[in-house]
Amino acid sequence: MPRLCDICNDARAIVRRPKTAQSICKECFFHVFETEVHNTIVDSNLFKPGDRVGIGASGGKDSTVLAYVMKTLNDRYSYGLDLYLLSVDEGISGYRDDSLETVKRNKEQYGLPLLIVSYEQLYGWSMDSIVAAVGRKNNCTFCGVFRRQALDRGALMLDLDHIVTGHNADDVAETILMNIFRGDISRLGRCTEIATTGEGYIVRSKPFKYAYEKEIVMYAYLRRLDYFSTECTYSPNAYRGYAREFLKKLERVRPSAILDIIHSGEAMHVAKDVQLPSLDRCQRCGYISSNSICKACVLLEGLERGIPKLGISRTKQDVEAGPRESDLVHFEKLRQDALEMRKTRQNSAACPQSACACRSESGTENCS
Ligand SMILES: Nc1ncnc2c1ncn2[C@@H]1O[C@H](COP(=O)(O)OP(=O)(O)OP(=O)(O)O)[C@@H](O)[C@H]1O
Repeated sequence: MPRLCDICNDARAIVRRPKTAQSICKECFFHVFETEVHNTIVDSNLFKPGDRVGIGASGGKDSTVLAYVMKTLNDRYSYGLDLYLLSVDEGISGYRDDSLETVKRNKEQYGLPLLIVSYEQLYGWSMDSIVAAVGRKNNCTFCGVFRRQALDRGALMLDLDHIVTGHNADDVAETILMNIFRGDISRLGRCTEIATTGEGYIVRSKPFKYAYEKEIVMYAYLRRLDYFSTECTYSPNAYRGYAREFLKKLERVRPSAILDIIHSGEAMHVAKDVQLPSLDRCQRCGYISSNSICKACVLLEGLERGIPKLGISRTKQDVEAGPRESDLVHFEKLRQDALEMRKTRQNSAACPQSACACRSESGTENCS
């Protein structure tokens, strides 16, 4: 006699939820998974009607499930959001080029507009060329810093209010552990927040903050979603790898460990008299930064001067070096384009092509 679902007590149980250890049927699993994400969104007041929300879409399982669930919930609960897929092409051949093909298919499958921005276009360097210059050891530092800014710059181009990413409960718990191990109080405070503000005004949030990675994989599998599952060609972040391994061991003996760590992280507060770095603008590109020159500009300068270690072990003089004309021109142009686009949007009707991300007035001049 097959075991019946612990929730509906009617259909056959086919999954055991890692989060609650319940044995449930497929339909109940979809329902509880989606409802929990909806509750996270509502409880945290993540969006307001009319928000333009970009889904950071890498083609991997987390962001593919996020795109599907965001679209489903937006339709089901009438959030009133304008959803976009926003992808960053880091320029990693044999990895990101293939995963972006998945995102292009998702664009059609979910009927969402897609914008792809590339490191090559924004910084003049692809990850392949960076790795050729710096080797494999520190390349994740470059990639992480550049991706964060690239998403913000893509968001400016699309005139977004909000970016959502597929960071899940396991990612958040790992980050909390890493910040505790490193004693990084300032990041520990921020990493437990469900939403933070990036470049000036673009909010960035994690609707999967309480969703277990195992359940996201199950969801993708049972819904037969089209996603890309290969690991990055370049070396993984070693320090995160240790935290991940530690977390997996804890989860084996106590499945609630992931949520326990998140709740502990949320309960920690930095004392009011602790001096944290204040945020300002990068003198070179205008990106939000706690130094006079932001991390991406320092890394870029190192690459271009042929001393890539500059950004990894930088001196005070390096950081305080005056702005470079070429960077100022490059980023000023991006900013002007974004402002121009915003003005156009305010003064005119949106592009009539429903799946177009260009925001052009005529809808034909700039669209292909
Ligand atoms: N190239 C990219 N373009 C757009 N968004 C990205 C890109 N890479 C990562 N992201 C966003 O950041 C989130 C976390 O990415 P990360 O690579 O750390 O995790 P992941 O578990 O491999 O995610 P995924 O399964 O979605 O690839 C992704 O879910 C996605 O929302």
